[in-house]
This record gives sequence, structure tokens and C-alpha cells, in this order.
Amino acid sequence: MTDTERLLAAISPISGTRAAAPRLSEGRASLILDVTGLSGDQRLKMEADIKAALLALPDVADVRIAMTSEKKDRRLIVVGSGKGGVGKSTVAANLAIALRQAGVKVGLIDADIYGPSQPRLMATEGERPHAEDQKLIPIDSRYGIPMLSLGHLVKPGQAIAWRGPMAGNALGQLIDAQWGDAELLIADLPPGTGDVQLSMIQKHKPSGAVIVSTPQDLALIDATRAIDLFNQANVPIIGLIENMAGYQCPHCGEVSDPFGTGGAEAAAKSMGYPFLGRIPLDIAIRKASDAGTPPAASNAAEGRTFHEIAARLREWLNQPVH
Ligand SMILES: Nc1ncnc2c1ncn2[C@@H]1O[C@H](COP(=O)(O)OP(=O)(O)OP(=O)(O)O)[C@@H](O)[C@H]1O
Repeated sequence: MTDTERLLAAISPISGTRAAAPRLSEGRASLILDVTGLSGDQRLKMEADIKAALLALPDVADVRIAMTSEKKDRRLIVVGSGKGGVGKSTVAANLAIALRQAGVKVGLIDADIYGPSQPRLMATEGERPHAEDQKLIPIDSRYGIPMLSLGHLVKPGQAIAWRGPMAGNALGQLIDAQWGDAELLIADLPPGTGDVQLSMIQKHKPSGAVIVSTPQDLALIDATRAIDLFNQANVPIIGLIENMAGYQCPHCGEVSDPFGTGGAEAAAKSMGYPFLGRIPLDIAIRKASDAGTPPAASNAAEGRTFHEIAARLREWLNQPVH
């Protein structure tokens, strides 16, 4: 057995395939360790375990480990709306779940400073992230999606009056957290088109934006404002989603359109943006979301549209230009 083989045999139960170029020279063992995606604690533990395993060999007196970390080419997609209450958070959570189920390593950021609702949607209410090396560590949701919300940083029910720079700093901390091997971050933006939104997108340069609107004219006018905001900051619009279109009466089955229907599709067409899909107004969506079991996570029929929209999002992500 060569020295290289001996060193590898000693450490591979600990390092897996992360160790490379092991050498032994005059009692000193050295190697390169790829620590991509490991948290600070995991890195320290792996380093200490490898050292101990090598020092247990009779001819090793000293160990040098050079750590490398591949910089992740991580993309940020924002979900925005011109006005509140149109279902932006519901869409963001369900899209994240549908993308995860399709194999995308996705993290979820709740940047809604006015009413962070992702902890409830993703069943992580009351949990608190801790920090390591000055960076927040996302909370693991039950859907395999790491997440961070401003709602995790304040006590439940505590009023939040984030303003200007304070809001910007808080959002920055969520985005610059230790996202591990997440390749895509979905951010649920605060509703509206104010300074907080503009400075966030200027600073963090999302790869694209998804706009959620209900079908009625007023909501669509606000959605157009949101599109203007992204255009101003040179953020590509991935497309529009129409939410709460067409209500099927749970008793008689008749479909009515309390907010109209088709408005977002027509608006997308007239502005030349893709239309990503239409989500019906369905009490099952509200109930499941409020219960922390978003419909995209189950086989429920209500979840299907979210998977279809997520598939369109994946197509967009897979285009080489992005
Ligand atoms: N398609 C739908 N059918 C039924 N209820 C829905 C639908 N979409 C969202 N809802 C419900 O509407 C309410 C508002 O949705 P949500 O919180 O996602 O909106 P939002 O745009 O993120 O609001 P905010 O302005 O507070 O951020 C929630 O109770 C949610 O469960």
C-alpha cells in the first residue's frame, strides 16, 4: 500500500469523496478538503476527525489540511405583487415545494416585512434560527426546504415596524445566510413597489421576477407598477401568475368568477410577458396553507397547478441565457 492509499483508507470513512491529494512527507500528512455546502460546525468537526484519524497512524506526527469551497452559482428568484393579499406568499411557498419535489435544491426567503407568513405556511412557526460566523443558519422545514423569515426573528404577534435601512439590513441577513448547497433561492417580497423593494432588488440583483396578481383591473394596475419596478432595476420578468380566478362552489359545483378571470393573461400578452398559469380561488388552498400543509406538498388536485407553474419556471431557469 502506498502512503497515499494508506492516508485515504484512514480518512475516507470520515471525508467520503471530499479529500484529495493526500501526501506524507517527513511525518507530515497533508491533503485538500472540499468543504462546499458544510456549515461551520460540520467543517470544524470533519477537520478535527480527519486530524485525529491521521495522527493515529504510527508515522504521522503532524497534519495540514487545506480547505477549499466551490463558490455556488446560486440564483435568486423573487415573487412580487403590486398589492397585498393577492396570494404572493401562497404562490412562493407552493412553488418552492413543487421545485423541491422536482429535484431543485431550493431555499425560501420570506422578505415580507409587513406580514411574514411563510413560517405558518411551511409549519416553522415559533422556530428561531441561530447564527454561526455572523451568518444566520436557515431553519429546516419539513418539506426539505431550508428557509428564513423575518417572522422567525421577532416574537409571534410582535408588531414589526421595519423601515428603510433597518428593513434593508434584515433582508440582507436573510439573503446572505448560510444556504449550504441550495442552488436557487425563492424570495417572497413585501407587497407593493416602494423603496424597500427597489433597494432590495438593486442590491441583491435577482435573476428574475414572478408577478402574482388577481384578475381584477385594480390588481392588474398594481401588477403593472410592480413590473415597472423590476424593469427599472433591470430584473427580467419571468412571467405573470393569475391567482384566485374562478371559484367553484363546494356545494353545487358551479364555477363563478368573483374577481373576473383572464385579466392577468391578457395583461401579460399585451405587455409581451409569458403567462405562467392560473390558480383557482379554492377554499382547500386556503385551508391547507393555513394548516402548514401547502397543497403542492400533497397529491391533492389543488396542488397540480403549482407543479405546472414550477415546470415553466424550471424551463426558464434551464435556458442558457439566465
Ligand atoms: N387561490 C387561492 N384560493 C383560496 N385562498 C387563497 C388562494 N391564494 C391565497 N389564498 C388565501 O388568501 C390569503 C392571502 O394570501 P397570501 O398571504 O398568500 O397573500 P399575499 O399576497 O402574500 O399577502 P400579503 O400582502 O399579506 O403578503 C391567505 O389566507 C391565503 O390562504
